[in-house]
Amino acid sequence: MKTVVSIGGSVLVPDLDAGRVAEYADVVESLAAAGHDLGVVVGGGPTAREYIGAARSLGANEGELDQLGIDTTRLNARLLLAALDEDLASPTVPTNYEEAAESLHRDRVVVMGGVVPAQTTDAVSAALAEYVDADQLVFATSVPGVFDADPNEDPDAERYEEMTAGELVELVARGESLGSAGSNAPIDLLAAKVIERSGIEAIVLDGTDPGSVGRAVLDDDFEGTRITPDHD
Ligand SMILES: Nc1ncnc2c1ncn2[C@@H]1O[C@H](COP(=O)(O)OP(=O)(O)OP(=O)(O)O)[C@@H](O)[C@H]1O
Ligand SMILES: O=c1ccn([C@@H]2O[C@H](COP(=O)(O)O)[C@@H](O)[C@H]2O)c(=O)[nH]1
Repeated sequence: MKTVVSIGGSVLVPDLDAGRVAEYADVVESLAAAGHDLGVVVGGGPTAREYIGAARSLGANEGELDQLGIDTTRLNARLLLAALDEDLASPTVPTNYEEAAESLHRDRVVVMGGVVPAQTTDAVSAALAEYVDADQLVFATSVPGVFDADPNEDPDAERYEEMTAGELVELVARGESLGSAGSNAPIDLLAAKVIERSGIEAIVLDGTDPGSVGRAVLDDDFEGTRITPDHD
C-alpha cells in the first residue's frame, strides 16, 4: 500500500516540542513497519506564518514570502527526519517529485516540504500522491475535517463526513480569495483539483493527536472527512 501523509505544521510543530515530533516519527515508523510505502509532506505552521508576516512588513513580495514559507516547511521536514530511524528514511529532503519518487522506489520513507511558490504543502501532498500513484492521501490538520464554513469562525459549521472531489473543489473555490503567502484553508484549490483529476482517495482529519493518523491508516478508524472520486 502506497500512502502519502500530509502533516500540517500546525499539528507537527504548533510550538517547538521535540516530544511531539517524536510521537509523529513513531507513527510514521509504525506505518512503515506495517508495510506502507510512505511519502510524508510537512507544512510550515505558525513558524512559517511568523516569518512571512515579518518579511511582509519589511516589504518582501509574495514570491519571496512563498520562498520563505518553503524554506520553513523544509526546516520542519528536517526536524521530523531527525526523529526518524536513519535506516528507514531517506536522509535528504527532496526538492521535487522525481527525487521523492526515486527514494520511494528504493523503499525509503520520504519526508519533504514545499516545492515551488504560489501553493501550499496541501498541493505538494496531492501532487506527490498523484506522481507516485499512491493508494491513499491523508491530511492531518488542525481541524477535524472539511466543514461547510470555517469551524474556527462559525460555531454552526457542520462537518462533511464524505464528499466527492468535485464537491471539494467547489467548496474551496467558493471560499478562496486570491491567495497570499501563509493563508489558511482546509485544503487549497490546487490540491483539491489534483485530487479530483487523479481520482485518489483522500481523508482529512484532526492530527492534533498523532495517533489518529495511525488509526486512520491502519484501521480505517477516524472521524473526519472522506473525499471520494467523482463518478463518470
Ligand atoms: N470550510 C473549512 N473547513 C475546515 N477548515 C477550514 C475551513 N475554512 C477555513 N478553514 C481553516 O483551515 C485551517 C486548516 O488548518 P491549518 O491552517 O492549521 O493548516 P495545516 O495545513 O494543518 O497546517 P499549516 O499551519 O502548516 O498550514 C484551519 O485554521 C481552519 O480554521
Ligand atoms: O510548495 C509550496 C509550499 C509552501 N509554500 C509557501 O509556504 C507557506 C507554508 O506552507 P503551508 O503548507 O501553508 O504550511 C505557504 O503558505 C506558502 O506561502 C509555497 O509557496 N510552495
